[in-house]
Amino acid sequence: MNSETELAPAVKSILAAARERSGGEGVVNVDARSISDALARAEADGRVPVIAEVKPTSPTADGTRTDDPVELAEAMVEGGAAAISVLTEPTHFGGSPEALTRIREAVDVPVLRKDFVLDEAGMDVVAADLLLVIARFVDDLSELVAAARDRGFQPLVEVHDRDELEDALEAGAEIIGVNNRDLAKLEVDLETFESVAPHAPDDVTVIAESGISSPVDARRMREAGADALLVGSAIMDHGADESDVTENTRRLTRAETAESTTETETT
Ligand SMILES: O=C(O)c1ccccc1NCC(=O)[C@H](O)[C@H](O)COP(=O)(O)O
Repeated sequence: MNSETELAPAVKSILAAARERSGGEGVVNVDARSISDALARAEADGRVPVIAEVKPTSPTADGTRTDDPVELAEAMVEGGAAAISVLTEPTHFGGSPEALTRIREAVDVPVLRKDFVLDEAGMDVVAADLLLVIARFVDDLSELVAAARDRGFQPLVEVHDRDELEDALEAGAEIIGVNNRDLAKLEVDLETFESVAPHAPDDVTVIAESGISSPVDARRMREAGADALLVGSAIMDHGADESDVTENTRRLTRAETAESTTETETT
């Protein structure tokens, strides 16, 4: 792992909690739903490929949503989400592996396990179609990417700068997420994706992660080359328990329709 000295206190706390958690019993074996097929289906339908995130809370959220995670995921699919991301981290994000399992049973799109997996044992907690591996937090990225594939997961390797992108490519990553959130300050800057993504080869699926809050942002990330967008906060709208998750998803999945592009929306 890279040095932790530059990480935000909340992120250090997340990593400490991840080290405390034990892995599952046995080795997970997944028959994964293809993410590339799901993204292609969205494109063919004229939807922006959005991976909508069930994220009950987070260190930067305004509050906590207590809705049933399955209802949230179904509402996101109704809004056109190509795939669902589920935070399974319990202490800082209010998630659980059980919620992911229930969601995966209820929806037919691919489901990403979003957590802070530091080693192979951490993978063997719950079956999912995709598994997040954060380049900055693991010692041997190649080994973890291979271990994820051995289990049937499609590994999504998260990077934040060009050096990490090179590490991800060397490790054989085929799906790479560029996180606009700086884990040192917890600030988001969409320029991160714009500066890193163009250096990924064309045959890699590139996902813009974090900080996408409007159709304008969605179009901006697509223009910078995003094959898909990972969106949590703008869809969950943590400050408002009654906020309509289907509508929040739909305004992003429809960001490239003629109706949406003629709007002067900036928020
Ligand atoms: O979201 C946070 O507050 C956070 C804090 C510390 C580490 C990671 C964090 N988020 C994880 C994520 O990657 C996001 O949930 C995901 O990319 C969606 O981001 P957003 O649309 O900005 O909620």
